Amino acid sequence: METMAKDGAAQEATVTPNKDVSEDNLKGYTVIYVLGGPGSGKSTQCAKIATYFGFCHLSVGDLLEAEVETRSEYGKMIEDCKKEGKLVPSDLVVKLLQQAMQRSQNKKFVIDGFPRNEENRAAAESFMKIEPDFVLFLDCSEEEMKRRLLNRNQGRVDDNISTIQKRLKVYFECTLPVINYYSAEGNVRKIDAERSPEEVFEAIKDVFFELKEKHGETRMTL
Ligand SMILES: Nc1ncnc2c1ncn2[C@@H]1O[C@H](COP(=O)(O)OP(=O)(O)O)[C@@H](O)[C@H]1O
Ligand SMILES: O=c1ccn([C@@H]2O[C@H](COP(=O)(O)OP(=O)(O)O)[C@@H](O)[C@H]2O)c(=O)[nH]1
Ligand SMILES: [Mg+2]
Repeated sequence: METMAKDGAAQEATVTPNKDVSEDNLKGYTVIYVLGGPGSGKSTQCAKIATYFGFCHLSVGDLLEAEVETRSEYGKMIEDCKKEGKLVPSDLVVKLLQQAMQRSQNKKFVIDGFPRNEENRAAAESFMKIEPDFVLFLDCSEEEMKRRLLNRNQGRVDDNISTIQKRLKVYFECTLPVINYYSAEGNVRKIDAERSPEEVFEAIKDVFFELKEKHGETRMTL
């Protein structure tokens, strides 16, 4: 059986991004990372943030899915990672994210489900030169996350109990340390995500308005 690297990434894959992506840094952009376990409601809330505050919503899971659909050379590796609940190597993920940001007309991004491990975080900082304005952490119990995923009914290959267990393991072992890293920097806004989608979004709005007041229009153009 294939082993999982400590950081949750598939060990056998070493992908070099094409060099056609400009390495211009993305400073000057507003970037908010939305993190939480699988099923905590990241995509649901990011869609609301995009609509309400005019952000561009970038889901790394969706970017990977789109890459599979283009029948690129990475398709099989991405699908295998997804089925096994493993993380796709950072260089590919960062390349897809960077392309999507550069193609967008928007300069305000809400990034859904990234960075998922320390390697992702370091790659985003060193390669894209982005650091988040803040990190929204959707805090939800394991029991509730499992319940939501098993009822998601979107035909996803990873919403079965065996893959869910693996994704939760990756979340606790690899993503929580990233949240703790940003937390130690005082950059995490923790939201009780156990409540209804509407209640969760009300709490998120409060965070945005509070930060807008604090930083003014220069950092948070809402
Ligand atoms: N606050 C909530 N309460 C109950 N169900 C929710 C809530 N937020 C999202 N859901 C549902 O739970 C499932 C997982 O939500 P999703 O936003 O896809 O989570 P994530 O992107 O974190 O995996 C979806 O079916 C969604 O409709
Ligand atoms: O930065 C990322 C984000 C996602 N994924 C892969 O894409 C899958 C689905 O991610 P998504 O964010 O769609 O899942 P969610 O947490 O929303 O259920 C993950 O399990 C990983 O295999 C990844 O490798 N790196
Ligand atoms: Mg999602």
